[in-house]
Amino acid sequence: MSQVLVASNRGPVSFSLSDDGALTMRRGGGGLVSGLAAVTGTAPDGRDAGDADGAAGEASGRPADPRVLWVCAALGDADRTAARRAPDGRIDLAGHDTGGAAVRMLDIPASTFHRAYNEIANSMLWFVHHLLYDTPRRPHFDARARRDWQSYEAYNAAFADALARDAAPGAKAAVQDYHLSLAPRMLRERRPDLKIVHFSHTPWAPPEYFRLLPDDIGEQLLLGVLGADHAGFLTERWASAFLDCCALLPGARVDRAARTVACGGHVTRVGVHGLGVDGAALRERAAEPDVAERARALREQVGDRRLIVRVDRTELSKNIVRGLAAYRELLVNHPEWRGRVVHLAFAYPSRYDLPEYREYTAAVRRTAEQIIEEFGTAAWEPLILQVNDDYPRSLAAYGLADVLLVNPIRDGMNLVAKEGPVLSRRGCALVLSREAGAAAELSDDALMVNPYDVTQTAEALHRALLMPRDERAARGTRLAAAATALPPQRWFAEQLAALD
Ligand SMILES: O=P(O)(O)OC[C@H]1O[C@@H](O)[C@H](O)[C@@H](O)[C@@H]1O
Repeated sequence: MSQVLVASNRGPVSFSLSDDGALTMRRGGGGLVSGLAAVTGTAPDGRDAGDADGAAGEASGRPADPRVLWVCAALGDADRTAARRAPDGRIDLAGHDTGGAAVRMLDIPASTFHRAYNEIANSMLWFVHHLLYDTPRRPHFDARARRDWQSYEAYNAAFADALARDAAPGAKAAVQDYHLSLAPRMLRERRPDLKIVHFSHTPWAPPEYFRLLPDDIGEQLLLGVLGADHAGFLTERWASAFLDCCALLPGARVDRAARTVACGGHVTRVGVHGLGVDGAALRERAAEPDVAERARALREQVGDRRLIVRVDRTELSKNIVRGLAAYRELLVNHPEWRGRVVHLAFAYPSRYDLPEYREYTAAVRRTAEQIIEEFGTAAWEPLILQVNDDYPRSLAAYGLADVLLVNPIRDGMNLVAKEGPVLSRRGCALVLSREAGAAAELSDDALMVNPYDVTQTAEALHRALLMPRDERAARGTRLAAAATALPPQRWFAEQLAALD
């Protein structure tokens, strides 16, 4: 088997630094990390991984040509310290079973990282692919945006350099997501012998929206991804938006039937790989005592009331405020549910460095407080907003949910819509946005909504609550089957196979 390199912004581990200078290693968060970690075996067990300080310092020579090398960025000061202390940035995973994989953390200067990650990846690119701009005001691409773009180029070049240095001849490199759109082309220039796949975990913007970007930046993004031999997307819809954008790229030839783009003498194939969940692993995790303990506490809190659950990062594209407004409309239009239903909304903190996210988090809290104020009684808490990250509690909630609400404005896939049905014990009535990538696979058995239509969402919640038990169970079984159709291992293997 040829060597495989994975490149992503967030790696499978991250560090914290105590006052005495000791480093503690933890598993990194996020869907991308979970999916890839399951494949490469790089993740420690999800709890604190112990003091890695000594081990990182003592790591002996690097293993020759490990099966998998995961290259990621140091995300903060503690990661940077760990990267500096480790020989050549290669992190010793402190005795964990790594399945032969190794991690290299790139010590990218903090200011370059900030501009590349916050200003370009999470603002410009995330906003464009998720259609989040409020166009009368934003975007506004000025000299500052160009300076930030240079940092994004430098950040991508740092990855390309590391991959080019570490790759064995003929190795396969799997470059992940919008943080690393330029890296495939840069890597091909440095190492034409490698086989490169780029995978987008987000939607891709349609051309009329992609054109909001400055022309030169838009071109570089497309040419960057086209440096790969294979460009993977989560759904047909995002793949075809990418092809539509490429069709407007000077010098590119798009063959829609073959799903290829020829540009500068190189051909890129475009493929669809709809990431699913590993049902067995998820059920195993949900069977652990910490989940059972939280399920008991939740049952006590909710009693015999019906339970509507949502689980999200507090993310603009997740549409949490409209989801709460829909719950409010449900209580207004169908007062018979008052006192008989509880909405449990998990909204974990995310990207707090960006002002839009801080404002959005405040809006979520405000809306939740208003609902509690308006409808709550001494005997009934209509809404529980959980803002601190508690993965076992989310798993417990999936198990107990009568209804799962997933209503993003736009989402690459949305794995919550897939995890919920797998863990649901009562059969899950899923209310799902038609703009989530998961809609392509789950729309037959979910109640589909336009995420901007609050009234329609409220009615879908009502229908979901009324759904007969046997119908819910039958739909839930089919949803779980669709959700597990392409587990991470096969999803990744498919992409590597596409390179052969
Ligand atoms: O900015 P963060 O927290 O590392 O999150 C990044 C990831 O966030 C996930 O929600 C997206 O699906 C991924 O596409 C993305 O890579």
